Amino acid sequence: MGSSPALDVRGLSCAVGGRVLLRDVDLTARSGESLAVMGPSGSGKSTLLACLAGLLPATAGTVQVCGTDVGALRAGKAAAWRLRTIGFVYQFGELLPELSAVENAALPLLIGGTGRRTAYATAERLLAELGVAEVADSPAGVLSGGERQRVAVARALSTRPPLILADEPTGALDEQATDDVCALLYELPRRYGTTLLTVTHNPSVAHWADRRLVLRGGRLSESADV
Ligand SMILES: Nc1ncnc2c1ncn2[C@@H]1O[C@H](COP(=O)(O)OP(=O)(O)OP(=O)(O)O)[C@@H](O)[C@H]1O
Repeated sequence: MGSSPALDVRGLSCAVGGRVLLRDVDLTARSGESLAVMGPSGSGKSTLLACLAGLLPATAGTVQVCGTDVGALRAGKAAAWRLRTIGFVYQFGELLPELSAVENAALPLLIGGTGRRTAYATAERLLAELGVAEVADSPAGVLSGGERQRVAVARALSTRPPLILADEPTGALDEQATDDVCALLYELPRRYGTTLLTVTHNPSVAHWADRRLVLRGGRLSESADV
């Protein structure tokens, strides 16, 4: 990974269903930097995240994450690369409800081939660090929204990925839980050197980020006015 930027996007365009959603997008971010992407509903923010993660192919341009050209990854290698490079946090946590919090948090490690003892010990430590040790053995389906998001952050961090992509991570939370989850998320760059890119509709969430960007009409631009 060396000194490559955590994110280096050049001339990225993407069309979905015949509609161009991203046009000539450039974006760089360094390790430990936090960015927030805002923009109208349907403007392509989630599509941008999918392109950054190599889940959706670009129609033009390149995406490099920590020096790896995402578009050049072979299908068989992409999943393993994604597992160790990118952590995802979604709006509703997207945990497996029948599994306990600690089982959810350990999943990326288990899928990646880490032994059970190490995977569970890592997951337990992360849950403790994130303030949800007491729900470690509870089924994810009974957790509160705020607890779910903390477990989701633990899961995203479990493989120690250099990049976290968070898509409306506070969209389902009240004001207090939003503040708590933001404090947690935006601490990650400082604590672990993680690069954090958050998609949000909420200006107060975007306000936590080092840089704010707006996606409109397929164009991504820096915004100083949030
Ligand atoms: N697989 C797909 N096939 C066809 N259209 C799609 C597909 N995925 C997304 N779209 C469309 O692309 C547009 C952008 O979707 P996207 O989810 O990226 O927007 P968004 O900015 O994240 O929106 P929101 O803020 O409402 O979540 C939407 O109009 C959506 O319906």
